[in-house]
Amino acid sequence: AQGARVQRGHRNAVSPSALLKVILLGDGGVGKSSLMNRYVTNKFDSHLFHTIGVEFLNKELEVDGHHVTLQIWDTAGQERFRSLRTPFYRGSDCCLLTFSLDDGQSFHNLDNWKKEFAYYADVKDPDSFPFVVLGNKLDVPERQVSGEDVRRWCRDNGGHPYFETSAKDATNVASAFEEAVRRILALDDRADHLIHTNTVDLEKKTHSDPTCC
Ligand SMILES: Nc1nc2c(ncn2[C@@H]2O[C@H](COP(=O)(O)OP(=O)(O)OP(=O)(O)O)[C@@H](O)[C@H]2O)c(=O)[nH]1
Repeated sequence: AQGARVQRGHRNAVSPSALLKVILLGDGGVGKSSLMNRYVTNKFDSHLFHTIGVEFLNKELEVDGHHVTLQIWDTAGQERFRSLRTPFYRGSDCCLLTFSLDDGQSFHNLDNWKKEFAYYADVKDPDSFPFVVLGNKLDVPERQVSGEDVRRWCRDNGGHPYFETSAKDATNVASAFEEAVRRILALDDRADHLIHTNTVDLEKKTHSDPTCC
């Protein structure tokens, strides 16, 4: 565990040097550290220790012509480390809700992970926050969770994108992180549009009402 802290300035739009914070949440052992390590260092360790608290790694990438630095926060999934991980949720731009395809309980716990994130990150409307759902360990033959069930859960919870990944053989890992960036960029585009629209409305009101101060 690193316990590192990074202060981020408030960001209105994604600039060329944007630092985007994404956070991996999910039960202990589903493969959060392995996904981060596979994506950033392209390595896999079959005997990883449980994370204690939080750790993060940075990765620079380009998505649809935007250069960004992704700061990936890996958290401890075990319940006994709850108070060590929750202070780091604030300021996240995207949350990767992770479960393991060979562990049905880890899928059922996604509801709790979403609630815990929304509470500690102070997200007012969780269904419109950019979550991405990852079903990891696709390479393991003993599958307990059907893609159909996950897609239904994603639909019922705000239309989150879903990726089946394997940190072990690198399946879909890069695609999942790139989708996280796309979701953040899409949200920023909408925010820009709203700011622009509001400015036009205010000007209109001033001209159309001469008695207005
Ligand atoms: N077969 C297979 N094993 C995996 C995969 N991803 C992770 N593992 C293994 O699953 C175990 C747990 O992986 P971690 O990455 O430590 O899981 P975690 O979610 O970070 O766990 P916590 O730190 O306790 O929250 C390790 O032994 C990994 O090698 C995968 O895609 N396929």
